[in-house]
Amino acid sequence: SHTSHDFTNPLTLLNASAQQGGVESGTRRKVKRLLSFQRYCHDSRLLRGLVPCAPGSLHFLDDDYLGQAAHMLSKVGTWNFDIFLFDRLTNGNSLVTLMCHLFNVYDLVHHFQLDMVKLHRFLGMVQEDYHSHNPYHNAVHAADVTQAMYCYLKEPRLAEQLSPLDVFLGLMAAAAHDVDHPGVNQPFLIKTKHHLASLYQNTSVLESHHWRSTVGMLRESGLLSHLPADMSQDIEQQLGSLILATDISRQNEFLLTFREHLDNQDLDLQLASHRHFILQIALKCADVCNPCRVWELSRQWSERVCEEFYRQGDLERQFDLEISPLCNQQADSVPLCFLVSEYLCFLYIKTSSSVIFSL
Ligand SMILES: Nc1ncnc2c1ncn2[C@@H]1O[C@@H]2COP(=O)(O)O[C@H]2[C@H]1O
Ligand SMILES: [Zn+2]
Repeated sequence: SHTSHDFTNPLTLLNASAQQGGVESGTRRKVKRLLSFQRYCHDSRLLRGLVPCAPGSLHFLDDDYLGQAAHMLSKVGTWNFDIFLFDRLTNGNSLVTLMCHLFNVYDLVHHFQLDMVKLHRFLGMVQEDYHSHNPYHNAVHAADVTQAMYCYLKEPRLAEQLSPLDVFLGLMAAAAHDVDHPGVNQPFLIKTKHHLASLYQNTSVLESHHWRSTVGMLRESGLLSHLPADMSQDIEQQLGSLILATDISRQNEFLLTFREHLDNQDLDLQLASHRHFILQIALKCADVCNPCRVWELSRQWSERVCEEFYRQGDLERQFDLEISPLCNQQADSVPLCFLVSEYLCFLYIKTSSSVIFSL
């Protein structure tokens, strides 16, 4: 019943970009538009590999890969979805491709009257702003969290109460929740007197930066510029509240509130504020759910997170700083973070996500 847009097809995009001009006509404008679209194709990581970069060059990605990626999307709501394979099949565009697909599934483009070119521009910016050199906090992690979020959103008891705005916020927050992550944690930024630490007064430093960067990209892309000002402001605020909830140091605060709601049995998903709280919990679960994936996937995430911790430890050693817990590769006979955190994450997700599902 949903409108089907083939977001991965440059021709569809070309049509979309051609349709949106409207007011001005004539050959000059058409040529201008075409040129700007070509510049967009050239710059966009989304389309890299889908359009030839130089005359006579071959497509980097053949139809077979895209066909396999499309086939994978038919199982995007399953827990053993292999995001690493999906990322390879989409030529490093897993986040953009996944988000476009999910927006299509929920008919969000139509519902919010989104301009597809602006949507692509925004998603492309978000994906690009993740650091591909980070072993863990990169765009594949964002795509992984978004896919997990989708699994939660489609749980029947939740799904039947969620509004299109809830779904939009849940997916957007998941996709952008770690954008521009530097690959080191907050204590590192504080002790090295990083400007972000002073900007955000040593509190939720990274999360505040992820949120403000997202708002910056939303405004730059103009994605929400057609909405009434109070609505786009509300979206920005709610995205902030969701992204800030991923600050792991606020874990107890959320778990206590959650426990209170469960004890009092007073969660009412018809209330927007309660749905927002569940979205916060869902995002937090999605953020640390990787140990609950099938072993082949969870092993890769654990290796990546250890590698990122160890790189921070190496930096701390190099600059004579105290080496943070779990970051000292030389002291670990086995990767300690691997064991400890797997256990902790597993425990956390076991309790929280099972509760979301049994609301
Ligand atoms: N598999 C894992 N093993 C160890 N730590 C993890 C794992 N997955 C996530 N984490 C930690 O959980 C944290 C969640 O918030 P961050 O993204 O800031 O950083 C993440 C990691 O520090
Ligand atoms: Zn994260």
